[in-house]
Amino acid sequence: MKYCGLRTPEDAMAAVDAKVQLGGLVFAHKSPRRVTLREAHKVRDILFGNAEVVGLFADNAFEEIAATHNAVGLDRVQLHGDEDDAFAERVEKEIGLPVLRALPISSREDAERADQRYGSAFLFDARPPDGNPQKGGHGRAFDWSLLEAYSGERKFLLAGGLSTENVANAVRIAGAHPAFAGLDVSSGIERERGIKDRGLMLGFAENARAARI
Ligand SMILES: O=C(O)c1ccccc1N[C@@H]1O[C@H](COP(=O)(O)O)[C@@H](O)[C@H]1O
Repeated sequence: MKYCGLRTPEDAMAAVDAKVQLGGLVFAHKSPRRVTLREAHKVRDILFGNAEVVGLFADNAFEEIAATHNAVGLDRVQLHGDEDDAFAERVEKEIGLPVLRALPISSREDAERADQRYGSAFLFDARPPDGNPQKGGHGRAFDWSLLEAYSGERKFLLAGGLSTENVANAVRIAGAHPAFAGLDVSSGIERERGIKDRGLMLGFAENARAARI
């Protein structure tokens, strides 16, 4: 399970208490959840030894990703923009971190074609609203039955619009897929946009585990 958009030490502590395996730091430019390097360090120090640190980037320059890794010490890079396969491969080969490739899913074709894309694992998310420059984190879900059209062996996380209310159903549907590796949530564990809520963070994990993730 991945909790994304952690911005404060309190967020990080709640993520550790919720026993998530991955904590996300947002470095995408057009995001209310974007952290400074100083904030990222504080979150990283609390996650260290408890959860892996995922740096989320969306169409950031290669040099910025490399510099952020040098400064913070990431475990994985999530590419959530319109990066092409060559860019994703360059991140893995030259920076040396596994790439979690975020792909928007709104049709069977999207799910069928996913396996052609470069990445060590995928993160399947809803398509952002038309014309919105922010590539994710909108709290929008997609039709999870489309996952059935993904026939690849590389693992995927399910993201987009997950919440304490729908997480059990998400686990029931996505969990039936052999490549399902877990959930990724941001908006659904916030009391307002960009502000995490400890109660929701603990409740989401509890509901997900009750549904056997
Ligand atoms: O969270 C953001 O601000 C963000 C910005 C740019 C790209 C992706 C972003 N978030 C990711 O979007 C999905 C779905 O989030 P939500 O649960 O629907 O809010 C998730 O992978 C976030 O990490």
